[in-house]
Amino acid sequence: MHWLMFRSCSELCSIFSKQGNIFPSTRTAKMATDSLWLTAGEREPLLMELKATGWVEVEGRDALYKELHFKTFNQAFGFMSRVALQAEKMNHHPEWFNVYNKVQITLTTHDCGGLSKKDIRLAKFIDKVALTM
Ligand SMILES: C[C@H](O)[C@H](O)[C@H]1CNC2=NC(N)=NC(=O)C2=N1
Repeated sequence: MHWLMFRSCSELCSIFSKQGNIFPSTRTAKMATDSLWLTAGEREPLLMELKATGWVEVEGRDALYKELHFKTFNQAFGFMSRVALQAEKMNHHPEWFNVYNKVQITLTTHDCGGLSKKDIRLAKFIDKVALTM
């Protein structure tokens, strides 16, 4: 029961990986997400780095959010196309919203109900692409 007290996927995951999975029969299916989990130690410095580039933690949800502004719709859509191709490659898809030159992005990992290494990787990719637009 005590595990309900843990706030994020990464906290739960680091406990599972120390103790071994408490559901042994699901071990194989869970392997894919195990490797994505952020340990409590990894999480803070990575979030600090992303917050410095404009990402914010979403209230009430283990997710990251950023709003990007471009000069034109074409630039915004070009940016989204590049991110979409990368997202498909990573099999990791943003929640996002676009109006004209504005793109709002929320990153979280649905498969584990919180932030994972894939969100960090995609956030860094997004920042890199945005710099080139
Ligand atoms: C079945 C498929 O692999 C999953 O639904 C993938 C697809 N894209 C995803 N995107 C995100 N953001 N989180 C996920 O957990 C996720 N899972």
